[in-house]
Amino acid sequence: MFEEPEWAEEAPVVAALGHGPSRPAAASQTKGSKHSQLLATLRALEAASLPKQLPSLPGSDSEEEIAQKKKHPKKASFASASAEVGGKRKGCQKQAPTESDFEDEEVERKKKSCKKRALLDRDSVEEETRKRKCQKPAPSNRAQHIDNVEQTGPKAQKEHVTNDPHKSSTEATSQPPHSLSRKQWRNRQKNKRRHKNKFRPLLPQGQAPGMAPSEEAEVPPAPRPDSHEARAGALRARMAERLDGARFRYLNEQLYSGPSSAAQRLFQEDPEAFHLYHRGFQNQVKKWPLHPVDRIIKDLRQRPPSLVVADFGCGDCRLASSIRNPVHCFDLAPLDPRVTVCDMAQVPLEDESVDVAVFCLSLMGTNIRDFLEEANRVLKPGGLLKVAEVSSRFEDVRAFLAAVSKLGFKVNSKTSSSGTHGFSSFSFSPPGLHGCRQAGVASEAPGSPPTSWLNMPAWAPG
Ligand SMILES: C[S@@+](CC[C@H](N)C(=O)[O-])C[C@H]1O[C@@H](n2cnc3c(N)ncnc32)[C@H](O)[C@@H]1O
Repeated sequence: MFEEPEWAEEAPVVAALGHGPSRPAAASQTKGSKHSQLLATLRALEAASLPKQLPSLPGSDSEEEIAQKKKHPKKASFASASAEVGGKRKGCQKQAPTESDFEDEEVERKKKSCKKRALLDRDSVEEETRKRKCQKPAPSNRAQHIDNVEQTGPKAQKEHVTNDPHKSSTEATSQPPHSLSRKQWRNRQKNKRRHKNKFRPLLPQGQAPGMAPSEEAEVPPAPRPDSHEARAGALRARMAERLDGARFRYLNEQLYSGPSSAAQRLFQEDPEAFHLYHRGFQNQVKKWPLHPVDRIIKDLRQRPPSLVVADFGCGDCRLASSIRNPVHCFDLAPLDPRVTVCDMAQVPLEDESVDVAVFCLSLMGTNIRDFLEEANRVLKPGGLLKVAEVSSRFEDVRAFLAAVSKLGFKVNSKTSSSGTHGFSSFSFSPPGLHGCRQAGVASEAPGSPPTSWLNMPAWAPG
C-alpha cells in the first residue's frame, strides 16, 4: 500500500529526471545510475498508483485491506484516513467512472460510504496529522493533501446533512432495523401512523392538521353537533329547564295558598327563588297572545300623565317603564331599582295619595281583602282601582264583584276573555277611605280569616 513518507522520499528522484544536469565523462556510470534510478522511479510510480486505486474501494473491507489494517493498525489508521479521504474524493469525482471493473451501483454505494467515512475519519486524521507534524515536517504535497482532508471534513459534513437523507437525524431514528426487510419496516411505519391518527382528538374547525400535538392538547376540540357531548349537553339543558319549570309551579302554588307574610318570608330567605319565579313567569308570558298589563298601559296612556299610579306587585316594572305617569312600584323583592320592597298589604304611602291603584296578576295569597283595603286607603276619592287576573281564577265573577262591592268599591267596567290564555279586567271606583272601611268592616265578622271574604282559586300556569 502506498504510504506518503515513501512518496516524499521518492519524489526528488523523479524531479531529478527531468531537470538534473548532464555530464558526458561519467556517461556510462550515469547511464547505469540513471537506469537504476529510472527503475526505482518506475517502481515508485507503480507503487504510487496502487494505493490510489485501493481507496476507490473504501468501506469494501476487502480481505486484503483488513489484513493490512491488522498488520499496521496505527499506520493503517492514518494511511487509510488520508488515503481514503483523498482517494475517495477522487474516486467519487473522477476515479469511479473510470473503474470499469465495478458496477455503477457499487460505485454509488461507495460514494455514499466515502462521504460517511470522510466525516468519521476526520478526527483521527487530524489527530494523526498533529502527531506527524510533531515528528517531522510534512512534505508540501502531503500538507496539501491533509489540507484537502481538512476541507473535506466540513464539506463532507455539509453534504452529509444536505445530500444524504439516510443520515439525517430524524431519519436516523427511523432506519429499518436490520432484522426487518424494507417492506416489513415500511408496513410497521404505516401501522404506527395509523395508530397515531386513530387516537388523535378531532381537530377544531380552522385548525391546521399540522399543528403541534402540544397545541392540539391545549385547545379542547369543540364537540360536533351530533356528538355524544352535544347530545348530553342538550339533555342537561332540557332537564334543567324542566326542573326550573317545576320549581316555578311550586313557588306559584306557595304564593297563592298562603298569606302574603309567608310569601314575603320565602323570598327574603331565598332571593334566588324570586328570580326563578320570575323567569318561570316570563316563560308563561311568552305564550300569551296579550299580556294583560299592556291593556292597562293602553288605558292609562289615554289619561293625564299627571295621575299618580301605585303598582301593587309590580314585578319587573313594565307598567312604570311604559307610561309617563309617576308610578310607585311595590313588590316582595326587587327586580328593578324602582321597586319598593314590601308586603303590599302595607305600603309606605300616605292615605289618599294616589290616583290609580293597579293589581295585575298580583292578587296572590289568602289575604286579598287586605290588599284591596290598602288600595282603598291610599286611593284619592274619585280615584281608580284596576284589577287584571287570569279568567280561570274567577269561578264566579259575580261573587268576586259582590265581595269587592262590600268594601265600598263601585264597579265601573269589566272585560273578560275565556280560554287557556283568557284574562279578566275590572275597573272600580273607591267610595273613599271612610266609606270603604265601613263597607269592609261591615261585611266581615270580627276576627274572621280573610279567605272567608273571597275564595279565588289559584292560577295554575299551563
Ligand atoms: C305574576 S307577577 C305579575 C307582575 C306584574 N304585575 C306583571 O303583570 O307583569 C305577580 C307579582 O306580584 C307580587 N306579589 C305577590 N304578592 C305580593 C305581596 N303580598 N306584596 C307585594 N308583591 C306581591 C309577586 O312577587 C309578583 O312579582
